[in-house]
Amino acid sequence: MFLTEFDTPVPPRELAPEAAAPRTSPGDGLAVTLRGIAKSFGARHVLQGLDLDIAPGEFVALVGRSGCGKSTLLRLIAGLDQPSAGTVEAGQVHERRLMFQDARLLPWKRVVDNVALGLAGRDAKDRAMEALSQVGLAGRGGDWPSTLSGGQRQRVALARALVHRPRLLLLDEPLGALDALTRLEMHRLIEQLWRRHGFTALLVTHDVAEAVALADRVLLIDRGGIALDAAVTLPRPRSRAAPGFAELEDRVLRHIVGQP
Ligand SMILES: Nc1ncnc2c1ncn2[C@@H]1O[C@H](COP(=O)(O)OP(=O)(O)OP(=O)(O)O)[C@@H](O)[C@H]1O
Repeated sequence: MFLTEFDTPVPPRELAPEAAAPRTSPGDGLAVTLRGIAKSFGARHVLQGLDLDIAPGEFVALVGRSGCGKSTLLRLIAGLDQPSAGTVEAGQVHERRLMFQDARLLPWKRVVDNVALGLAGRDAKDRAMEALSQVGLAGRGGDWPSTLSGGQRQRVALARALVHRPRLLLLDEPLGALDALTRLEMHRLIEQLWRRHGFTALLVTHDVAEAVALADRVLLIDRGGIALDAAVTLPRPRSRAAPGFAELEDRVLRHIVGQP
């Protein structure tokens, strides 16, 4: 039933060998440096004195209670908002791309034209088609967004980001509305694309298992700062059944509920 969502399924057995292979190049990721970040909305102090270094090509996940400031931090790094105090270094606007829970496709444009949006040059459509094939949607470029499933829309959103060859990909709960199996498929796809392209990735998620599955580091935001910075060294691609996975997930969850 779930597989009918994909015209061109990307089964784990196809993705696994590539995902498991070491990176062939260091990629082109962007370093992110935050110093003394504070962000207030009126009297509400959401972030206070937050420092963070992300290395080029690193995959970092942000977790924490609802309202702790994850999306606020992502927006500051994206340049969509300015901090009340402190400095953000995260490259140039054109080097960053954002992906949200809602794919935000333009319904009056065909899939390929959504992906090619903002691209210049005669090869724009070819590049968009290539990006679509990288997300397992070769052959769907001529379709209307309304004919796609939720998972397929997020694949298009991923292609739309990738086509600009970002050095920093900012993911704000991009899989939050998807069913469990589609989420797992998307984990494999995001990991595969991250390995292939080498961009730096910052993922906001409510799902600690998702954070442990994908990230090199899981950061817990609490009381305005980083309350936990947990390195994830489990081999990729990661299975939830792998030794150490459940322990790390449990450790992060215990910190979230304040019982480390
Ligand atoms: N533009 C804004 N104006 C006023 N308050 C805001 C604004 N944006 C965020 N906030 C407040 O800042 C706090 C942090 O919001 P943020 O969206 O960053 O949290 P979050 O950790 O991403 O939450 P969730 O997990 O529920 O998405 C919340 O209390 C929110 O109400």
